Amino acid sequence: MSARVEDPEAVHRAGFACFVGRPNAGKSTLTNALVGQKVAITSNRPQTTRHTVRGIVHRPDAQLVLVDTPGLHKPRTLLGERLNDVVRTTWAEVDVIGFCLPANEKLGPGDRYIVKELAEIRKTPKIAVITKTDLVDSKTLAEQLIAVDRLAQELGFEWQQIVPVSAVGGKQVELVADLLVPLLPESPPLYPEGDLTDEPEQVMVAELIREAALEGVRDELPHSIAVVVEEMLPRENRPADKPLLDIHANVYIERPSQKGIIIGPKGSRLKEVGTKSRRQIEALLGTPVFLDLHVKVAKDWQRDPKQLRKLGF
Ligand SMILES: Nc1nc2c(ncn2[C@@H]2O[C@H](COP(=O)(O)OP(=O)(O)OP(=O)(O)O)[C@@H](O)[C@H]2O)c(=O)[nH]1
Repeated sequence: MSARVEDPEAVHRAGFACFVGRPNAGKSTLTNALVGQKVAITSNRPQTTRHTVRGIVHRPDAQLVLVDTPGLHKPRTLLGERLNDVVRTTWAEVDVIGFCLPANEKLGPGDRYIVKELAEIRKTPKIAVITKTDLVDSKTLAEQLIAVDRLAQELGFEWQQIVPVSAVGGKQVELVADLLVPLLPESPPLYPEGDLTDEPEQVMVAELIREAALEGVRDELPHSIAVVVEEMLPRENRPADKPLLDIHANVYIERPSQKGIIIGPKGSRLKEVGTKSRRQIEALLGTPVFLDLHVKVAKDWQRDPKQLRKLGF
């Protein structure tokens, strides 16, 4: 017989994990589901994760810090190579790597390329996460589990765990954390409780606004929007139980002709962007917000290093 008693000797674990996988594999969505709040920026378009965003899972027995890396690609340019170096450096520094493979897509050359690179990182434990299981039947899922297992065998290593999950359906999300935690080192918490991410709040706020501004106009303005939060200040002279945070942000576009697309007829679209992102910012920061948005033209900002620096790239 066994009784569950609080064990004063129980170990506490803390460390870093990162999810890797080809674009759209569901890494950001899984990070958000684990952390329980929107921290990484998701979209149905690949490569929206510009910043290394960390979400932190706090548990009584462990603290799991999730590092969201940009995707690894077959490099075609110098920038591509540099990005891949950043990814590899991150991999070598974390305590555990979760390789994400969507259940609804055949394991392809892109996955092979990534797993081959992973196989080189010998000392870091790796788990395979089959994502989006809500999109397939059990037979397809079983085949994917076998395929990912075989791939590791071919490359001369073994996954510590293989786990199917649906972040959208809320299935087995906890289990992913349960499997990652034992692979972390024994350590006291690394971050104060309540911290969800160490990404500066202003950057996250800017990303939420950028995401809302891009919605519905991605085809017209694919990469021409940057958002800079100029100021975040609590409004003065507010009653203690009714705080208000003033946020001033600029939405930068490249050409005057794009202004109309962002602003919309009589400003209707910009108003929508403001309302939508304000709600998300309020949820993120836990305080009522007054959001002041301005649209500005920064000519050819993508090509101008000085502008890029100003915009935080
Ligand atoms: N049905 C379903 N869709 C999912 C699930 N997880 C993610 N998705 C969708 O798949 C798309 C890509 O998800 P992301 O989490 O942005 O993927 P990512 O791997 O972070 O993508 P990058 O940032 O481009 O590397 C989004 O449209 C998600 O809504 C899931 O469990 N089920």
